[in-house]
Amino acid sequence: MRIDVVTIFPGYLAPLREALLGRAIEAGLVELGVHDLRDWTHDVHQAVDDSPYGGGPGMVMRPQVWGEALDAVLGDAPARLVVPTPAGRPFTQATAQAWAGEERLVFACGRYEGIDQRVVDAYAQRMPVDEVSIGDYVLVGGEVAVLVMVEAVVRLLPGVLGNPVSAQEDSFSDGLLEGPAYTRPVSWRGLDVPDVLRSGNHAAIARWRRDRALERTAARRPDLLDALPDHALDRTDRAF
Ligand SMILES: Nc1ccccc1-c1cnco1
Repeated sequence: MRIDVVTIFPGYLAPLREALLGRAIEAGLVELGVHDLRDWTHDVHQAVDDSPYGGGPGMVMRPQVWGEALDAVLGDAPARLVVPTPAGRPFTQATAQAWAGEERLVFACGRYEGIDQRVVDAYAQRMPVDEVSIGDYVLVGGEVAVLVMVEAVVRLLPGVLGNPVSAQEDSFSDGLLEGPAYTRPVSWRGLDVPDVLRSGNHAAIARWRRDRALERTAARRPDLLDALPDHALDRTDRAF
């Protein structure tokens, strides 16, 4: 997979070259390009934004600059264009799974009050464009959202995770939150590991873990429980 990111703060994307993602890049599983939007400005101030038509607070990022940058970065290769925005559709694990199958992702990081809408409209005429939000809070720019989404996607690529099974078994893969996890020592500050986890009874352990996941999901994310298809819950599950 090739990933390109266009931003006015290239340094913000440096963490993508660390740790797991850095190793995936070194292993050739992912190619990463980070591009400074200002490279496509032509004025002495390198202006990337302007006042909004219709008035209102803040500034809007200029379509001409974005058009030149995206044309240059995209070239002729097909790609999915992703624009992080608080007004976007929710980015979920399902989104990450879908994007993990893409040959190429190009992320356009907007700041200020966003990017002139015509940029999305123009590129949507020739490629898939997703305007996505990583959550209902206000960030200053899309860069942090790109860090989140790139990590969620790249960890799903074959060969990236040491233990590929975990990508299938991680949180949300069965629609529930992960339950509590424990490791040594068996007792710590007067708190003990639940006996069942040390019992060696794998059926009882699986039941206990499912019960804790259901309990936690019901308490913290009842919306996830409501969204589960009927066949996903067995009779024992329905106690939650
Ligand atoms: N708040 C923002 C400002 C600029 C670009 C993206 C966002 C965003 C993305 N997901 C939530 O917020």
